[in-house]
Amino acid sequence: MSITDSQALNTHFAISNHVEFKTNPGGLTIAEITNDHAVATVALQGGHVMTFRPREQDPVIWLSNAARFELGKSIRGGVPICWPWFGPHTTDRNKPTHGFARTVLWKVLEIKTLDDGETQIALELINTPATQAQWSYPSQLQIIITVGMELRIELITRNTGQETFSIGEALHTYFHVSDVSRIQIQGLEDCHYLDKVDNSQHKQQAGPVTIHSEVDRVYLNTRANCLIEDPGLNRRIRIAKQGSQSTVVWNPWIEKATQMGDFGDPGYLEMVCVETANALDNVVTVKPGETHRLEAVISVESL
Ligand SMILES: O=P(O)(O)OC[C@H]1O[C@@H](O)[C@H](O)[C@@H](O)[C@@H]1O
Repeated sequence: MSITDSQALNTHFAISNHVEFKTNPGGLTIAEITNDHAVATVALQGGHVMTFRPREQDPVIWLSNAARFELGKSIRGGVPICWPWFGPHTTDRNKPTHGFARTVLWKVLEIKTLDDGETQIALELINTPATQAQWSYPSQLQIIITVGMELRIELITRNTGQETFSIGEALHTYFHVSDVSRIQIQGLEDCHYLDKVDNSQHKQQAGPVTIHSEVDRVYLNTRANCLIEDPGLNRRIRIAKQGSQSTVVWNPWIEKATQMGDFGDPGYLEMVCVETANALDNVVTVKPGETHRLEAVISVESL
C-alpha cells in the first residue's frame, strides 16, 4: 500500500469512531483522533501533532490560521520535530534549520486504544537517499503520541550503526494562550540562557518568564518542568519533560511574525513556544546500539 494513501491507511489502521485518516487539499495525510478525553490531529509529514484539545477545554496547542499545508514545508504551529540538529546546522548553512525530520514522511507503525480510552499512535521516520544525504549515520527515529486528557509525546532515537553520533532535537511545541503579554512561564527561574535576540549573550533568568517583545532564548542545563500560567483562560499548562536538558522559549512578536507570512492575525499574541529540547551544549551523544528518549507530557489545570 502507499504510505500516504488515506484509504489504504484506514483499511489497516483506522479505529471506528476514534481514528481516521484524511488527505487535505495540500496533499498531507492527517490522522484525526477523537476519544472520550480529547481530540487531536497528526500529520504523517513530520510526525507532526497539529492540534490537541482536551474535551471541555480551549485548544492547548496553537495552529496558525494562516498555516500552509504543503509537501516538504514545515507547518506553522502544532509540534514540529526538530532533529537531528536544532537551529542552524553547525557546519553547513545549506542544510535546513532545525533538521529535516519535520518536513519528511513518517510511516505508521501501530495505532491502538489503551485501557483507559487513550489513543496511541506510533510513527517512524522513513530513511531515504534524501535524508541520508543530510545525515549519514544509520539511525531509527520513532515517535509515540498518546492522546488522552494529557498529550504525551515520546521521540526515540536509536543508533543502528557502528559510530557514535550527537543529536540536537526539540519538540518545538506551540502553545495556545489568551494573550502572550499576560502569561507567566514558571520553572526557569535562575536558569542560564542564551539570548538569541541580544547577540547570543549568556544571561540568567530572574523570576518567571514574561513576554512583552520578541523572545528567543535557549535555557541550558535545565531538567525542570515548566508551567504556563494563563489568567485569561483561567488555566495553567504543565509541560513535564524527561530526557531533556534545554528548554527553548520563543515568540517572534509582531514584526518577525508579519515577515514570516504564515502566522495569521493576531497570531503571535495567541501563542508561545516552550520547547522540550537538547540544544547547543546539551546535544546528546548516542553510542552504537544505544537508544535515547525525549519526552514531554502536556496537561492542563484550572487556576
Ligand atoms: O521558522 P522556523 O524554522 O520554524 O523557526 C522558528 C523559531 O524556532 C525557535 O526554536 C528558534 O529558537 C527561533 O530562532 C526560530 O525563529
